[in-house]
Amino acid sequence: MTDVVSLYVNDGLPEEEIARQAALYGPLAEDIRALIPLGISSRADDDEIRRAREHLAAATEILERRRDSGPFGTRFNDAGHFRTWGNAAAGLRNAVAPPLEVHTDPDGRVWTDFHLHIGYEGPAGHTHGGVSALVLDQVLGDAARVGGSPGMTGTLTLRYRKPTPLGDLHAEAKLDRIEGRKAFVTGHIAGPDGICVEAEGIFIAPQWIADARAKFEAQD
Ligand SMILES: CCCCCCCCCCCCCC(=O)SCCNC(=O)CCNC(=O)[C@H](O)C(C)(C)COP(=O)(O)OP(=O)(O)OC[C@H]1O[C@@H](n2cnc3c(N)ncnc32)[C@H](O)[C@@H]1OP(=O)(O)O
Repeated sequence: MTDVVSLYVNDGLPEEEIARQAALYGPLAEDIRALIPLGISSRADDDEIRRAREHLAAATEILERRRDSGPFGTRFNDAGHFRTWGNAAAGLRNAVAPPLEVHTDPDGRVWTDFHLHIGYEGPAGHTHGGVSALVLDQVLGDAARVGGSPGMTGTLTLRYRKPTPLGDLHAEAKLDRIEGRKAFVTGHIAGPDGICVEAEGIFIAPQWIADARAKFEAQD
């Protein structure tokens, strides 16, 4: 089993280096992301496809020369700048991620306006229900974190009220209450015609996080 705690790493990177890496790897993820809808929609002919694949193979050969061996995990520095660049919903280096850029209002509401390309299709012309769950898991989880109770998803309950279109969408969430290690959060995804998916989530701080927090607060 993966040792989760070992994937939380203080790598001590200075802010300038983080900015340099973000400016380098973010656009790479964008380039890879842009290929996904093209893989579905391109009408290039046989020779063109073969040629495109040769270029992709050349890029792959360069990128795999030096690489990390496992998942990105959560990296941070002494300034408390956290990076979850491999995250499937929001990771800066993850081409699978839409990606979500999640904002926080002063009242604790978190929200994101995001775009789902045709690679997220489930029912014809609409968003895959599992992708909606991915988005809501992230946004509700962020609301729990922003509300002071970061945790793993214990239960995520979704009500698909109407088909979610592809394209430009909005999601938001708000912490309802905290009970011990559990944070209760609600949220939704909306399209141009209103709310498509409603969600309720219970996010549970693992015991090791609760212990670390208690230790930190005792030092204060
Ligand atoms: C790690 C920190 C992450 C930080 C993320 C930053 C945000 C980023 C956003 C990312 C977002 C994406 C996030 C992701 O994708 S997280 C990935 C998806 N989630 C998981 O893989 C979670 C897997 N499960 C577990 O790890 C454990 O079962 C957890 C940690 C959930 C609880 O195991 P633990 O051993 O600690 O629990 P306990 O037995 O001592 O019980 C404690 C209390 O909880 C109650 N209970 C237990 N299970 C459930 C349940 N399933 N629903 C509702 N309630 C439950 C239980 O009755 C008790 O209540 P009470 O008796 O006290 O009243």
